[in-house]
Amino acid sequence: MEKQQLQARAIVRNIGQLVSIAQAPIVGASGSLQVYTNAAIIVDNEGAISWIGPDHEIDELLACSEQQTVNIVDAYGCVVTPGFVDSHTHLVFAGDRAEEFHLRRQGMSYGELLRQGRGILTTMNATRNASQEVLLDLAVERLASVRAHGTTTVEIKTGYGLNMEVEERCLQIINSLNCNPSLPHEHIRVVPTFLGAHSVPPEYRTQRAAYVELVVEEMLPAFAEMARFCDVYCENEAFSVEECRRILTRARDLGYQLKVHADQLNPSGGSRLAAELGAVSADHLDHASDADLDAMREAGVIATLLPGCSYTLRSPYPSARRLLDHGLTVALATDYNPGTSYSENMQMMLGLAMSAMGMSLEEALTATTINGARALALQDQIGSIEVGKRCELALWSIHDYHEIGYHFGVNLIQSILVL
Ligand SMILES: N=CN[C@@H](CCC(=O)O)C(=O)O
Ligand SMILES: [Zn+2]
Repeated sequence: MEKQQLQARAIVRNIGQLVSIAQAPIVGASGSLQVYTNAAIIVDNEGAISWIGPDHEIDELLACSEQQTVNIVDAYGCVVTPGFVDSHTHLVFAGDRAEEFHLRRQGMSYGELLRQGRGILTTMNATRNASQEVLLDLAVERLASVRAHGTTTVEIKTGYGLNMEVEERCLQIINSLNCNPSLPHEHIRVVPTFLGAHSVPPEYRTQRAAYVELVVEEMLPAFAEMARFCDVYCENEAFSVEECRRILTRARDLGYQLKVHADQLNPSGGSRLAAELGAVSADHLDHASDADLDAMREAGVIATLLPGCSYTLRSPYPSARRLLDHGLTVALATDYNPGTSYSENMQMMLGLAMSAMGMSLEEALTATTINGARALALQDQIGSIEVGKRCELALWSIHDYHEIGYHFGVNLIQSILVL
């Protein structure tokens, strides 16, 4: 680099192993990850990565630089990866569902709880009854933990308001969390998703068509500037393919990008609908058929797996290997919610995918970073450590990345670094 070219906001030095994910394959079998040892990263004044190279070149660069002061961050020889991208959460809610967790341990199924008007509607009641301040405080506290576990970008869905007033309140909260320097978790990137079609609220139980009408005609137009994505829960206990098609088609016309909770409890047609409508991702996929997966691949839909649900519901883990062998791009996310996956820990999801879903470490790291970014259509900005991308890093308190997924049940993240 020539003398006048060093325009650095910061330099991250002394990186023991830098796992860039830059050459990670989009689909298919594990490729080798690009790993630099004893590396450094230069970040330009706009916060973009401008140089990646051997640490020993930095002294020379600084010596001949005209820039007077540079912020130097010492990584103390640890492992550095991209920050996790958690592309599926329901993080804004009040209350808990510990009672239902224990009922399920005694044999009651999640589907049965939904049919009884519990499950999602239990959390809807608690969320409707909470003030904006309480909901915001809970979300801020949760985001601090999300960050402490290595996540730098998190998608958050509504879906526990299920009326105009509370869905809007939740969207306001979600938007206020995004890169807000006045909050303790500052610099976490938050992507808002509208999930009005999560469950039919009790006041519409006998007139579900009227609730779909409310979502299509009032909520979607009102929230178009507040949410990037529109999601639906396409399931026997939630919304039919026809209802979801109507909602998503209108959402697409209004400029939303699309997501689908698909084929979680039954083969309910959600992943095929995601392919038909060009959704960015279809999530869950426990009961997706081979033909469904083929349709998703042809349409370029990202397959998002949520191992925390199988763990919590004690249901069989869907095989990531099968999806990869179908040529799909697979992302992993937490599905952080109080009912089916009460965890914000992407390291846990990565480990479960390796131990129970057939993923290699390389595939699981890819699925939790760049493929999470693909599931949010943000792959040009985040998800890997490459020149031109945002500098959003996870610093691990380990010296070899092969410990990831192997040393389990503890938090291996030292800190996140967003410059
Ligand atoms: N299944 C639908 N939605 C969530 C669960 C939400 C809840 O049970 O509160 C999910 O992705 O698993
Ligand atoms: Zn979900």
